[in-house]
Amino acid sequence: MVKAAWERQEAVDVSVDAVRLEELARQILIEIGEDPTREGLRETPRRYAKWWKEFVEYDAGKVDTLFESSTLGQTVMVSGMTVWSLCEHHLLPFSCDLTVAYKSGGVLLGLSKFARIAHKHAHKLQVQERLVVDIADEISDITGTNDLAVMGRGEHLCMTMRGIRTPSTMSSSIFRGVFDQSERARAELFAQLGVK
Ligand SMILES: Nc1nc2c(ncn2[C@@H]2O[C@H](COP(=O)(O)OP(=O)(O)OP(=O)(O)O)[C@@H](O)[C@H]2O)c(=O)[nH]1
Ligand SMILES: [Zn+2]
Repeated sequence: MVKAAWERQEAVDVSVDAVRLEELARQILIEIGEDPTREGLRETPRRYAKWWKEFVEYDAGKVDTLFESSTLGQTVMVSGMTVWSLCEHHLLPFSCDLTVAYKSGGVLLGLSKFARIAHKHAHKLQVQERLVVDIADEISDITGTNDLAVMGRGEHLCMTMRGIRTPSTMSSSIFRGVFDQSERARAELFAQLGVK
């Protein structure tokens, strides 16, 4: 069976052919009844190719800076991070407001790395549920802890501006280790977030 690009992502160095994308953009414009040579559209294929290049070839930078820590067992939570991704069904954007929490097992992950990891996994064709899992898996791999939670609240433009045309918020979350097993640990997270 042929694997989807996101399943192969670690193995292949994804890059786009900008010339080919420009040509595709020109064809789309013609197909929707536009004239790609008219003033306002002349640069649009170039911009379109540039935007896909930006999206697909996004470099999240170094994501794995760890610090030794004596604060064993402390819950660290980073919230209010908003990333944008593309839904794999319609190629339309969705935003996702993310909260990540983990219990430090003797090492601390640099604060900015949570956002870098989130953007890294948002820069592929996604569904929100998988975005949340991808982020959890990477943080778990880097920090070596299974005590973590990732919560996402997203708005999907494919639902807001087309189809059913109903603005809504989709929540998806994953609780692992102590946050799965202990109601108290989960309550601590919700208290930090101001959720009753
Ligand atoms: N669970 C989940 N569903 C998503 C996500 N993004 C888009 N979808 C849904 O994917 C589904 C695709 O359904 P289809 O019936 O194949 O496509 P469609 O005919 O365009 O469906 P409508 O959106 O209902 O018009 C839709 O219900 C979308 O709302 C996501 O991140 N998670
Ligand atoms: Zn969609």
